[in-house]
Amino acid sequence: MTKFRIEKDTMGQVEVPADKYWGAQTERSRNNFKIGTPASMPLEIVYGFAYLKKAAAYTNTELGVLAEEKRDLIAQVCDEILEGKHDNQFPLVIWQTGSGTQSNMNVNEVIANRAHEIAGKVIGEGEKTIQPNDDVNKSQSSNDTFPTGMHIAIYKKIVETTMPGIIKLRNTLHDKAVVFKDVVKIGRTHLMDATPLTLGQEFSGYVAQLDFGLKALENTLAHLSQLALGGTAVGTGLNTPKGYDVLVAKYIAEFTELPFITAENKFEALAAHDALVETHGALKQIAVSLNKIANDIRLMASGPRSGIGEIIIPANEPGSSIMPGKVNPTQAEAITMVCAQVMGNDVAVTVGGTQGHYELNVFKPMMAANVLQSAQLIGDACTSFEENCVAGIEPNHTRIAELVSNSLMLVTALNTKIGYYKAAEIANTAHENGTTLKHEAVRLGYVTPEEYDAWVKPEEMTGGLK
Ligand SMILES: O=C(O)C[C@H](O)C(=O)O
Repeated sequence: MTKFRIEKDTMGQVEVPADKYWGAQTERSRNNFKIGTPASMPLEIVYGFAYLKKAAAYTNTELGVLAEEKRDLIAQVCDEILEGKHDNQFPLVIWQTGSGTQSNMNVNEVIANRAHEIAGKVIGEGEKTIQPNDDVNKSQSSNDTFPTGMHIAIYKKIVETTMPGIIKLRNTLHDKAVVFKDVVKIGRTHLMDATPLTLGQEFSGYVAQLDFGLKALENTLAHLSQLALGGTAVGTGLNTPKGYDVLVAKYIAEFTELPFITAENKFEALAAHDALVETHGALKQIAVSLNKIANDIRLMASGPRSGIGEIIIPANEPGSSIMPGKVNPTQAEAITMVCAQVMGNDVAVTVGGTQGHYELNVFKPMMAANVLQSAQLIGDACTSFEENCVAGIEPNHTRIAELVSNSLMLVTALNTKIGYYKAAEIANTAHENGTTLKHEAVRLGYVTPEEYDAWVKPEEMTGGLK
């Protein structure tokens, strides 16, 4: 039998499970928003709150509006939250108020009750040692804390998970581009045979795509580093002591060891979440790149007998429950599914970004959760794709050579010697007769065998860019 205690808020009394630190407002949210339960508010956002609540307590004390003992209690609980000791105290869902007020109050209530316990008191008995609204939420509103928490969470996720994953994949693709620099293969445009290039050149294109993507993502960090805290309810900073916004951002930067600063314009920071739209735009760009790269790789690896088969990818697991010996490009399938999810999330983030009415954007939890999901998925998928697929890619030299020598588009090398029309006639005739280019070129009397061998050299058709 669950035991309950009574918690109060401005609307009255609420029964709360006795073994939980949360209070009346969290419990009301639990009861009023049974949407996609269990808890879906990302813990990263809760941790972002823990950093900012600790920073707010330090700033409030330094500016003379919070007693030192209260600061120390608040900071101690924030540290415990950051150590993961209270992960089960945050039961709320994304699908709640669009300001995230109930998650802000969830953090305030947990900090207050746990602080009461640390102070040697019994939760639910006597006056609270720390008040959730007056002490933990001092100089704050949900309207500036939630955007601050989400910026901290997303910034950390991008630098700790997303970028390292992309860089790891980028570096391995680069290593492969170097190793494959002399492997001449047939190019394809419109999915049809084209002139040759090297496998290294092809892979260097993938590297460049990811370099541009990384640059785009890095460029979004400046906007993400700007924090709304200090704006309070509508951006004016009502109920904050002078200098609070700059100092609280300084403390957040110190505690997170990341370059956070106070937002230049708090009205923008509360009412618009263009920073998230911008960041997700870069994540979408990377998803588009990854989708192209993974598709190329799985098509090049198709076969083994009836496909293109130009590269061999690691056989990590049996691919089929019914077809013995079948191996599938599962890593490419996983990463392209991630790309689809990220592209879908981009629509949600874009719609969310439009929902700023006057002084407040009210799609905060949904936007934050989607950006966090995309950032996590891209980082993890890049790491998985690198370790389980790209690192093990080997060229199938025999098949590559066979496809190059069979290609009719080698005839392009003759354009400058005999003209486009005669070259086209050679290609068309070879195709119709099922013969080789050389055979038809000589038979039609346009070149001698020696000229053909001297002029049609696939390795000299790759443009010298290695
Ligand atoms: O929760 C708050 O601090 C403010 C709330 O989001 C509101 O603007 O109504």
